[in-house]
Parts: sequence; C-alpha cells; structure tokens
Amino acid sequence: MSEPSTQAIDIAAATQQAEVLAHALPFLRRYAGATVVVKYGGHAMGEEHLAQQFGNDIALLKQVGINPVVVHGGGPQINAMLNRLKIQSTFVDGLRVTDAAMVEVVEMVLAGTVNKYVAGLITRAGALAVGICGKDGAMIRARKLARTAKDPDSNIEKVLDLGFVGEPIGVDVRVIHALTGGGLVPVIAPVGVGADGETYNINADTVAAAVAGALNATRLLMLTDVSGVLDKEKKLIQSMSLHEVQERIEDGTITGGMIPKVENCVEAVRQGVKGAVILDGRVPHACLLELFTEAGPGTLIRR
Ligand SMILES: Nc1ncnc2c1ncn2[C@@H]1O[C@H](COP(=O)(O)OP(=O)(O)O)[C@@H](O)[C@H]1O
Ligand SMILES: CC(=O)N[C@@H](CCC(=O)OP(=O)(O)O)C(=O)O
Repeated sequence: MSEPSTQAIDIAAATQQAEVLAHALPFLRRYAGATVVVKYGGHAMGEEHLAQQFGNDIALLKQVGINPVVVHGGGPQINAMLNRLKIQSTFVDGLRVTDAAMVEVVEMVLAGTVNKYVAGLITRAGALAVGICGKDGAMIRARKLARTAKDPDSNIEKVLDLGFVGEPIGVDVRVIHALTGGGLVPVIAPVGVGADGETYNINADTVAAAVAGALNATRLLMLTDVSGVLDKEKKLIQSMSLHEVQERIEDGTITGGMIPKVENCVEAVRQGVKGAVILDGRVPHACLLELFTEAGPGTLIRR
C-alpha cells in the first residue's frame, strides 16, 4: 500500500501510469543486463531541462538493470571556448584540424567541463556516474588519422595533415567493466592516447562505435539533432540492413554529416553490436522511447 495522501487522487492518471509500466515489462525483460552505449552529441546538450531529462533517463536505465555506457561529444562547446580564446577552427570532412595548441583546448573542454557536466546530470538523477576519457587506463589507444584528398587541379591524391586527430586502434574494456561491475555508469570523453602518450582528438561517433563494438553491446544509440535517416521524400527510414545503407549512400539519399554517422553504425554492427539506432536526442525521453516501445522513434541499422 502506498502512503495515504491528503491530496485528491487522480485515479485515471494513476491508472495510465500503471499501464505505461505494464507495457514496459517485455522490454525490461528483453534488455535485462544488456549493455547499451549512448552517444550524446554536443548539439543534443543544448537545453538545460532536456539535458537533465537525459541524465534522468540514463539513471533510470541503470536502475532497471540495464548497463548504460555514455560517450559524449562537445563540438559546439569546443567552438565556444575557442571563440573566447580567439582561436580559429578549420574542419576537413567534418573533422576539426587539431594542432598542438588546439588539442590542449579540446582535452580541457571534452575531458574537463563537458565530461563532468554529463556525469553530473546522471549523478544528480540518482545513479553514480564516473567521467573518464580514453586516456584513462589507456582505454582508447589511437593513432594519427591518415586522410587523403584529390587535388582538384592535378587530380593527384594528396595526404592531408589534420594534426592530432586520431582514430581508435583498440579499446581496452577493463576500466568500463570495472565501473559497470561496481554499479557505476561510465561517461567517456572522445580523447585517445597514442603510443608515445600523445593526446588525440577523436570524433565522438567513432569512439561510440568502437566502444560499442568492443563491448559487444546490444544497442548503440546515436543521439543527434534530426529524427533519423530520411529517404528522398524526407520520410523517416525505420530500419536498414548494412547492404541498404551502402545503397542509400551510393544513390545520394544519405549525404554530408550523415555519411560518417551511418558508417560508424555499420562498423559497430560488423563488430557484433546487435543494432545501432540514429535518433533525435532533442525528443523528450528519446532513449526510453527507443528501448521501451516496439517501433522506436529513430532509424535502426542491423545486419
Ligand atoms: N538522408 C539523410 N537523413 C537525415 N539527415 C541527413 C541525410 N543526409 C544528410 N543529412 C544531414 O546530416 C546531418 C546530421 O549529421 P551531423 O550534423 O554531422 O550530426 P551530429 O552533429 O549530431 O554528429 C543532418 O542534420 C542532415 O543535414
Ligand atoms: C576530430 C573531431 O572533429 N573531433 C570532435 C570531437 C567532439 C565531437 O565529436 O563532438 P560532437 O559529437 O558534439 O560533434 C571535435 O573536435 O569537435
């Protein structure tokens, strides 16, 4: 029995709440003990009340027996700090060219302010989150990203120097397992460590996919600021196989920033993740909607 209340009870509202919980039961069973990696992008953090709602949802997942692992971005937050420091940024294929001075700012913002902010959102909601970056416990070993581009004049393939932009070459999951095994929620900043201890700035989607792959996660949720992958009529594509993703890139349905995002999802699924979902992180309770309803609001990429 609940405590007697002095307020009038709204039976209809209470029944509705109970029904929602009853509907969630098969999904709670499906995901019991599962690992769910959530990529929380810098744009999705925009509004304070939505950010706190995100923290509440991650805490709820932990409390119902799922193991959430959060990988966050922070591109807009790095931009804001660079503006304050009056440092210019340039991008190649959506990747920030990162020289030695820039990587210090990137590490400060991603592994510092943003990492502690995201961990704080979850901790305030009642689960204990621990913020770390890929350098901690040498978790994300990285090397300099090799990029080439065709010179438009000579048509010769040229090597581009993006500085300290890295790509993961291995994820040591021991730190993550130690945290989740201890009942904690790992919150990971996308900063990796090179063979000589140097710091690499890595795209957060890439880190999320690598972490999800290494953990053999049941789901990778990529929270972005569009409803998912859209077809040529701008309607949401609910589900795509790896083969269909390739077709949609080749026929020009998927372009721009969505290409690396779906490619990271494909890579995660190839590494054993059961399904990767691209969804709008600005939708209230996006993660809960995805995990606890049959259709889900985003685009599922699966084998
Ligand atoms: N088929 C598509 N469906 C949805 N978005 C697409 C598609 N093709 C290109 N895009 C673009 O990709 C963008 C998402 O990528 P990006 O801005 O890099 O995401 P994020 O900043 O969250 O990592 C969308 O805002 C949209 O402009
Ligand atoms: C190499 C590179 O571009 N790294 C990104 C890392 C942050 C990121 O990916 O943040 P979002 O997910 O919010 O975009 C950057 O410097 O902006």
